[in-house]
Amino acid sequence: MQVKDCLVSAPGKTILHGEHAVVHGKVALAVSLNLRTYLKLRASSNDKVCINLPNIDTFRCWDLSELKQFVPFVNDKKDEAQRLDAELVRRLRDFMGVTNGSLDNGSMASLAFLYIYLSVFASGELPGLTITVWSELPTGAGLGSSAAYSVCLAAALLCAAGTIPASLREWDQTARWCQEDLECINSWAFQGETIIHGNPSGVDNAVGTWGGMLRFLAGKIIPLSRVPLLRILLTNTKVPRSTKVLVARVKDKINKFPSIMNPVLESVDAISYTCEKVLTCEPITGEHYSILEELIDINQHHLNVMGVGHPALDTLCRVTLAKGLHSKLTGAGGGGCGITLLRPETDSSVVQSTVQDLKDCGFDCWETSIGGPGVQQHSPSSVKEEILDILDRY
Ligand SMILES: Nc1ncnc2c1ncn2[C@@H]1O[C@H](COP(=O)(O)OP(=O)(O)O)[C@@H](O)[C@H]1O
Ligand SMILES: C[C@@](O)(CCOP(=O)(O)O)CC(=O)O
Ligand SMILES: [Mg+2]
Repeated sequence: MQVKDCLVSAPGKTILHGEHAVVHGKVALAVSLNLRTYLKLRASSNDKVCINLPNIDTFRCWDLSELKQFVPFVNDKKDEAQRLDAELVRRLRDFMGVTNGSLDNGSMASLAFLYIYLSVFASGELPGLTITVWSELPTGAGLGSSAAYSVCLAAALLCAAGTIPASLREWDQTARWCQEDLECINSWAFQGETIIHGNPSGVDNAVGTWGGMLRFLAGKIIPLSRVPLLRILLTNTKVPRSTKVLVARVKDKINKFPSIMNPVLESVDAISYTCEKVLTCEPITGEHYSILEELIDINQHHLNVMGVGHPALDTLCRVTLAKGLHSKLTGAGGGGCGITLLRPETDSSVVQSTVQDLKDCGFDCWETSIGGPGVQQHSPSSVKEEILDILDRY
């Protein structure tokens, strides 16, 4: 079986409020970034399945003959992935020699790939193919790189399997899928996230799929279109961390101290609702910005209470507060990235000197633009040359 080549991309995200609480059924507000993950899928005629993941220094190849052993264990092809097939995951782990608690980047990414590949192709013939992924997002830093990766895998493999049509027509530069196809992509991306994270809420893959700003509550996705374009400074403390470990840590804490931790989650929920209410006011005044800043400070304290802070994130908050700016961690915390809210009138000299102070701490820091489109299919000419070069290198 020969598949069609395709090129797709999906955005990273930042969570304004509700990280961790969202895993426990509370609201999160999240928005896509202009930083994207790109994936190129090519047919190969040598009966091999290969993945090239240069961001995480992972390059793996399997013979089709060894992958065929899994076909009898894959459930009937489903258009919508509902629940992770734990038995298939266990067999794949054994095959790859990966232990259950493994945090190895390459193993998790390979496992997510093999699971989706086998699941979408098992009802027909397994095709030889090569997938190369390159991301503008830092990996494991709270900006949803795992979800952008999973969304790209799902879109490209579903497209190659013919489960969803190619969205790109001959004359298009970029194209998106219809709502039903996006739901299909999102459900398979959630499976990828489950393999990488253990217990994801689904907010990250939803933003990677639909883009824009959204409210996420227990799997329900509400796009928020009437919100202002926020100015946000992103800071990567470069302290490595794993979402899987942090999500498990918060769960342990809730189990250990339910009567203490549940009110914290309730409070984060109320913060997200209040933030959404303020963001949908027209016009947004300086007083509204003061509320948004206070909500950021309160939530950052809550996240520290949940045990997902880090001294580097404390430094970020202190350095920005010295300039009158308010910050919180974003994503799973424990290091990684934080966001700082800028007001529309914040002077560029203040931004520049804050960026410099944060760089002097050893952090990466940049003003970002938010609200990028969700998953897309591209013609090669619509992708920056330096990204195409990387994708074509392998
Ligand atoms: N560009 C990429 N290429 C391959 N795998 C990736 C890429 N980006 C993320 N991943 C996968 O996602 C994992 C990081 O996910 P996670 O800990 O959730 O951090 P993040 O906050 O970036 O989502 C990596 O270990 C890897 O398995
Ligand atoms: C902590 C959490 O709320 C967000 C994790 O985001 P990231 O993987 O750190 O980008 C987990 C989740 O919602 O699945
Ligand atoms: Mg992640």
